[in-house]
Amino acid sequence: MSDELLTSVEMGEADRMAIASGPVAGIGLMRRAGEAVAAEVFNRYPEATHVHVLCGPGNNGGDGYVVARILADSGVATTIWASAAPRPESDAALAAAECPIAPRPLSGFEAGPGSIVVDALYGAGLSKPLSGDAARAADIASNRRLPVIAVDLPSGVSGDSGKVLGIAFTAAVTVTFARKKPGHLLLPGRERCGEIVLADIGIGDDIIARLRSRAFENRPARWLRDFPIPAVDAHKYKRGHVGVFSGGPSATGAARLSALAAARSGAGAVTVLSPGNAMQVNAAHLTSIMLRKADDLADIEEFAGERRPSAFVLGPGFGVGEKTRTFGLALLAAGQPRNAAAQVDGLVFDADAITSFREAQDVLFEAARRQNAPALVMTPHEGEFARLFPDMAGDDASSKLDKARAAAARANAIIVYKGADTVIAAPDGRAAINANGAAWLATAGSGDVLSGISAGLMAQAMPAFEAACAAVWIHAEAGSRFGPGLIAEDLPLALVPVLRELVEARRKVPNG
Ligand SMILES: NC(=O)C1=CN([C@@H]2O[C@H](COP(=O)(O)OP(=O)(O)OC[C@H]3O[C@@H](n4cnc5c(N)ncnc54)[C@H](OP(=O)(O)O)[C@@H]3O)[C@@H](O)[C@H]2O)[C@@H](O)CC1
Ligand SMILES: Nc1ncnc2c1ncn2[C@@H]1O[C@H](COP(=O)(O)OP(=O)(O)O)[C@@H](O)[C@H]1O
Ligand SMILES: [K+]
Repeated sequence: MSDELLTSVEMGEADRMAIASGPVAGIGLMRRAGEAVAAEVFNRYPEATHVHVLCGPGNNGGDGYVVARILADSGVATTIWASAAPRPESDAALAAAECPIAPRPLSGFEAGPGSIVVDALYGAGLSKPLSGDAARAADIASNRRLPVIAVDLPSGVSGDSGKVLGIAFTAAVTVTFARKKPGHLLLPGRERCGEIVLADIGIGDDIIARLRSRAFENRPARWLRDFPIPAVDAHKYKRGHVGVFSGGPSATGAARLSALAAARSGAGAVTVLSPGNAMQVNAAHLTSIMLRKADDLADIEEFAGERRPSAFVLGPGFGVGEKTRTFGLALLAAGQPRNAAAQVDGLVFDADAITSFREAQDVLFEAARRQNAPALVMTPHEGEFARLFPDMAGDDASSKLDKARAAAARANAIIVYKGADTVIAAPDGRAAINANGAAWLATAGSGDVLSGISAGLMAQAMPAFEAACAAVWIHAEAGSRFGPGLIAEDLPLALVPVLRELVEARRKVPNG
């Protein structure tokens, strides 16, 4: 698999291991990196009148000297603008020595129409905000709308966090090496990268495996093996039963959206658990989804005892307060002795179920930590995340990936930290960044659908982290394929073609 995401430290380690274990020296890796970038320049900009290669003092700049040499050897008009000379005896100094073009100082950078820019100023080693000549160069490239090909990362973007340090280049294409970095997928970095090309520079999969990276891009290959397909002898309850709690008479729609999504995701049975005073309104809008009154814990226990639900969704439209906390804690106690709902596999707490614990976070986290507690998936958007983890939310030094991981560890839950760059994190440190979504998904009720998919997959015995990753990917894929005009009501049906493809792919997994 090539979906691991490497931090700058891990990438440096991979570099060292590759050099130590094989025939490729540092300069060999650098030459391959430069060749990969030059190939993109040739392929994408055959008409470019002039290529301006901006070189920094480190190895990113070293890659730039390789690119410039290859372009010049092919007769392309090429200028090198360097911010500083490479450190003597470094690989970058070797690459500069091999390059026949005399660098000009970056302070004089200018570029005419029809030219393109190769940004090889800073990559993994970015250590402070761009300033001076580098910042000016970024401004010129952006003001003149010059196409930029970034080497490894657009300078100014942190590979670890995706943050822009001060100012950054905006690339049309970013060529990175061996594996992507979190900053290629996290915002705002992702937007600055343009199209991302992953180049093989000879760092083998065995070396990447030794790094034991626990972060990856959320793609089906990671969880397809666990994706549920009904057995030949399935009956509806074998396919999992999901209970979705509804809010009061004027807040029932969210639960129905969630319930429909759970059903579409393959749960064999779905029941909306409704307050007595909202039974009429729910009944008027439900057909295949079942309906049952659930005003208090006794109702829930009776339902659980009789119908053996395997997953629940609590939160969408449910309301914030004591009742939500009571229901949530009772569900988390489902695995405890003498509790009727002893077989629950998974819980999804979303929206009001998250907000209800803003003053009682530790009670929630402790309940989730108890032995035999059902697996808990929480799906906060940014505002909800800040209510449950206020100290983390305000920490500017850490990335969204760091925050989701720390939150998962503290809460003993899978955290789906939603947004355009949703991060899914598990208490054991595994984390995935999702990148197949689109802004069409930013529509009311979209999150309720996501909760339903997550519960639907967990009810079919998909492990919680994999279920959450799959739900996020499927939801994003359905929404981005649907495109303009999407409203949350469209999403359950829009899941179908995506699910069909996954089932087909799952059937092809060897020994799956
Ligand atoms: N690892 C691999 O497998 C391979 C890596 N390769 C390539 O190496 C790149 C990483 O190289 P790298 O470690 O030398 O760091 P790089 O990004 O060149 O910058 C370091 C220098 O810049 C300086 N500096 C930083 N920010 C600054 C700022 N804002 N303003 C001013 N100065 C700033 C910093 O200064 P300092 O922090 O020391 O003050 C230091 O001098 C990687 O992105 C890839 O392209 C490939 O060759 C293939 C194999
Ligand atoms: N710009 C975006 N690009 C991709 N996905 C997005 C974007 N904005 C929102 N989403 C996704 O849409 C969903 C919105 O959920 P949420 O904020 O809970 O909305 P609601 O409460 O209205 O259902 C989340 O899954 C989120 O990741
Ligand atoms: K760069």
